[in-house]
Amino acid sequence: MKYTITVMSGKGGVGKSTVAVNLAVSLARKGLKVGLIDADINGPDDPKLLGVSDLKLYADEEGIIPAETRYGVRVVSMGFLIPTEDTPIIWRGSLMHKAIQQFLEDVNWKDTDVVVLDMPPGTGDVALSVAQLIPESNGVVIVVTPQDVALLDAKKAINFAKQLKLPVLGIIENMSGFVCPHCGNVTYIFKNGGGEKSAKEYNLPFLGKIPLIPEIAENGDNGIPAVVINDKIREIFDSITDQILKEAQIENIKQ
Ligand SMILES: Nc1ncnc2c1ncn2[C@@H]1O[C@H](COP(=O)(O)OP(=O)(O)OP(=O)(O)O)[C@@H](O)[C@H]1O
Repeated sequence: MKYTITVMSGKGGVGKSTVAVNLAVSLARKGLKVGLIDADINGPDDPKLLGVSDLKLYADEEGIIPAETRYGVRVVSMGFLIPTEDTPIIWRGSLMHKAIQQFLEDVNWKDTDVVVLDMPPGTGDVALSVAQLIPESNGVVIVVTPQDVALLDAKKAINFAKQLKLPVLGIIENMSGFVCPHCGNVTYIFKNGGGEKSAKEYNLPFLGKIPLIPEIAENGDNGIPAVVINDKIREIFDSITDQILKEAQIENIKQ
C-alpha cells in the first residue's frame, strides 16, 4: 500500500466506522484505488455498512484477497471470518495483534493507492498494535462528537497519536447538530463547536462538521454509504476528503 489514513476516536459510538466508510468511498469516487481495513476486531461493522456482510475472504498465492464492494472500495474485516454476525470475538490482545498484522501484511494491497484504517475505539491494546504496525502512515484523522466527555476522550486520542509519532491530519466533528426536516431549524443535541475548539486548542486543522441526520443511520443499516445517495453528505465528505488529501500531501497520488 502507498498511503494509510487512520480513523480514530477517543471513545466508542461517535461514528468512526461511518466516517471511515464514507471517507473510503469518497476517495474512490475521486478515482483512487482504495482499501479499507476494519481494525475494530471486536465490533467489525464495516462489511454491514458497505452491504457485503455475506461475503467471505479468500486467498491465493499472492495473499488474502480483500472483498470487493460495489462502491470501489476493497475491504478486509473480522466480520468476514466469523461464522455468524452475532458471534463474539473472545480473544486476548496478542491474537488481535496477529489479526491486524495479517490485515496489514498478508493481504494483497498491491495496486492500492490509499488504505483507510478504521481503528477500534479508544487508545487501548489493539489501537496500540495498529499504530505500531502501520508501515508508513500518512496520518490520523480524529472523529469527535461535540459534548465535553467525548472531547475529553478525543484529546487522549490526539495525545496517543502524538506520542506514537503519527501525524494528526485533523479533527472531524460528527453528530454536529440535528437539522429538522420540517422547519430546517438546527438543534445542537450534543452542544456546538467543540470539535473546532479542540482543533484550535491543539493547533490542528478542523476538517469539517457532519450533522446528525437520520438517513446516515438508516443508509448505514441498509449497507449504503450516505455519500452515495445523499447530496448534502456527499458535498461535506468531498470537502473533508480534499482537505485530508491536502494535509497528507497526497493530492497528486495518481501521477
Ligand atoms: N452523523 C450521523 N447521523 C446519524 N447517525 C449517525 C451519524 N454518524 C453515525 N451515526 C450512526 O451512529 C451509530 C454509531 O456509528 P458508528 O458505528 O459509525 O460509530 P463507531 O464510533 O464506529 O462505533 P464503535 O465504537 O462501536 O466502533 C450507527 O448506527 C451510525 O449509523
